[in-house]
Amino acid sequence: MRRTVWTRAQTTSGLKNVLFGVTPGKRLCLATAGTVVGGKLEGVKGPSGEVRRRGGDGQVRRFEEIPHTGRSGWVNLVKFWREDRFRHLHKYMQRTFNALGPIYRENVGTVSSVNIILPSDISELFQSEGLHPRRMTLQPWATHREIRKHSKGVFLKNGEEWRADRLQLNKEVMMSSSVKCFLPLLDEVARDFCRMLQARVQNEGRGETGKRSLTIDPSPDLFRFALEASCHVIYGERIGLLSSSPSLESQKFIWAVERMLTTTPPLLYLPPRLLQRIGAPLWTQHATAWDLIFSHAEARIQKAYQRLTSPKKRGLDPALEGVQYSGVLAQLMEKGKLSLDLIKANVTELMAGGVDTTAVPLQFALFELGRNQEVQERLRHQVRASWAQADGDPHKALQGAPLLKSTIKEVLRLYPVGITVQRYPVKDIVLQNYHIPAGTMVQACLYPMGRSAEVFEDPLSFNPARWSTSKEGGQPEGGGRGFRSLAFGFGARQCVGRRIAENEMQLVLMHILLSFRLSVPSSEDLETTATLILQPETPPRISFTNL
Ligand code: HEM
Repeated sequence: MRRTVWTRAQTTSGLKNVLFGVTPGKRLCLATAGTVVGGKLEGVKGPSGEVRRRGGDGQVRRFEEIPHTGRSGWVNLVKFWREDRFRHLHKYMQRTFNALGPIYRENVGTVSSVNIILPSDISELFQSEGLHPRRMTLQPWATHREIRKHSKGVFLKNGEEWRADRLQLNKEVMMSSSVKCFLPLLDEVARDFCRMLQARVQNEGRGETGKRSLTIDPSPDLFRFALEASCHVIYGERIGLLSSSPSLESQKFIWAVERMLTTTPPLLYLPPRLLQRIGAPLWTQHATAWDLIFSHAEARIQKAYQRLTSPKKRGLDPALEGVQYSGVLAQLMEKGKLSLDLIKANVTELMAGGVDTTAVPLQFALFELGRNQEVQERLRHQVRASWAQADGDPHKALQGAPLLKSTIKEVLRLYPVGITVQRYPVKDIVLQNYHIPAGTMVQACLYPMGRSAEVFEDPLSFNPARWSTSKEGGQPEGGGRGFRSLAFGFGARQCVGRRIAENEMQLVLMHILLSFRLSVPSSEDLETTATLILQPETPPRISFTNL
C-alpha cells in the first residue's frame, strides 16, 4: 500500500513541513514550491535529483510559494475535461497530496483554491471562518434562482440574510426538541421500508421459508426510501413510494435530483449566464432539472398550505387540537417568522439536499457491513439488546446503540458525500507555514483525509469502533484533535439536515439489521465517482437473508 508520511518540524501555525512520500521502490523528498506538470513533479532540483526546499529560514513563506498544480486555470480546465478528472476528483486530490504534500494551490478555470488535508490545519481554518461562514457558491444553482426569479435559501445565501434564515431552520431541524418530534415519522418510514423488503425476499427470494435470501441492487429502493422519509419529515405527507406502484411524479423527482447533481460540477468552472445565452445543452439540462425539483416542491407546499389553513387544522376541530406534529414546513408556517417565499426557498433546498445524500451512504453502509461480517454481528448484537429495552421508542433504541452512530461516521469517513468543505477565512492565517490572505478559498479535502495514514490508523479498514475510543477516530496524533469527522461540515454553517440524515440512516440500518443478515456476492473495493456527491460507479449488489 502506498503510504505518505508528513513529518512536522514545528508545531501548528508557523511549522515547517517536510514530506517523505514513500512508494514501493521509490522515495520522493520534497519540501515546498513543487508543481505537478503532466502528472510529474517539477520543482527546484538538488544535486542528487531530490527536490530542494526553499526559504528554510523559519520565516512564514509567501502565498505564491505554496506548491501548485500549474499556473494557468484555463490549461488546467482543459486537462480536467480531457482527462475526465471531474468524475475522479477525489482520487486526483489524493494523488496530488501524495505528490505535493499536505497543502497545495490549484487554479481551474475561474476558480482558485488552497487545498489542505490535516486536521490541525482544518482547525486553524475553522477558527477564522467568522460569524457568517461562507462556502464556495454553487454558481449554476444561484444563476438558476436569479433567472427564474426564485428566492434563495440558506444553501445559497451569505451574510446576515443567511444567518436570519438559518437560525429559524435550526430550531425546526437541529434542536433536540424538534428531533424528538420528527423521529417517529422517520421510524415509521424505516419500518415500512423493511416490511417492503421482507415481502420482496419472501416473494422473490430463494431458500426455505423463514430463511429466504435475495440478492439485489437496493439503490432504487433506497432512493425511494429517502424521498419518502424526506417528504414525511418536511411536508408531513406520505407519498406512497414504498407501495408496489410508486407515482411517476416521484420517479421524475428522483431523476431530476440526479441530473441536477451530475450537471453541476462541469458548470462550476464555466460562466452559466453565457451558457444560458447560447443555449448550451449542459445548461438547459441543469435548469430543466431544477425546474422539475421546484415544481415538485411547489405542489407539495400548496397541498400542505391547504391542509394547514383548513378549518380542522386551524383548531376549530377540538378533537385535533395540538395532537400531532405535522412536519417542518407546517412548523415554519405556524411560527410565521419567515415569509412564505423564504419558506418555499428553504424547503425546496431541504428536499433537493435530502435524498441522494442519505440514499448513497446507505448503499456504502450495506456494502461495508456485508463484507465485514464481524462488524455486522457486533452491531446487530448491540442493536438487538437496545431494541429489546426500548419498548418501541426509536429515540431510546438509538441512544442504547451508539455503535450505529459510529457506523455512519465510519461510512462517511471512507465515502464522504461531499469530497471537500470550503471556507474563506475572514483574516490572514498561516497554514503549513504559508501565509494565506483573508478571502482565499481554502478547501478541507475530506476524501483524502479519510484515507490518510497520517490521520487514521489503518485507514482502509472499516472499523466503526475506532470512533468510540477516547482518542476521537482512533487516530495517530497530529494536532487538531476533533477535526476528523467532518462529513457534515463544521461550525454554524454545518449541514442543516444533519440530524434528519443521521437519524434516518441509523433507524433504517437498525431495522434492516433486526430483520436480515447482509452479505455481498463480491467483496472487491467499490469504484467510486464524484458527481457533486461521491457515489459508487456501479451500485453494489447486496444479499438480504431472513434472520
Ligand atoms: C449523509 C447525509 C448528508 C451529508 C454528509 C451532508 C453534508 C453536507 C455538507 C458537508 C454541507 C456543507 C457544510 C459546511 O459548509 O460546513 C451541507 C450543507 C447543507 N445540507 Fe447537507 N448533508 C447531508 C444530508 C442533508 C439532508 C438530509 C439535508 C436536508 C434535509 C441537507 C441539507 C443541507 C443544506 C440546506 C445545507 C446548507 C446549509 C447552510 O449553508 O447553512 N443535507 N451538507
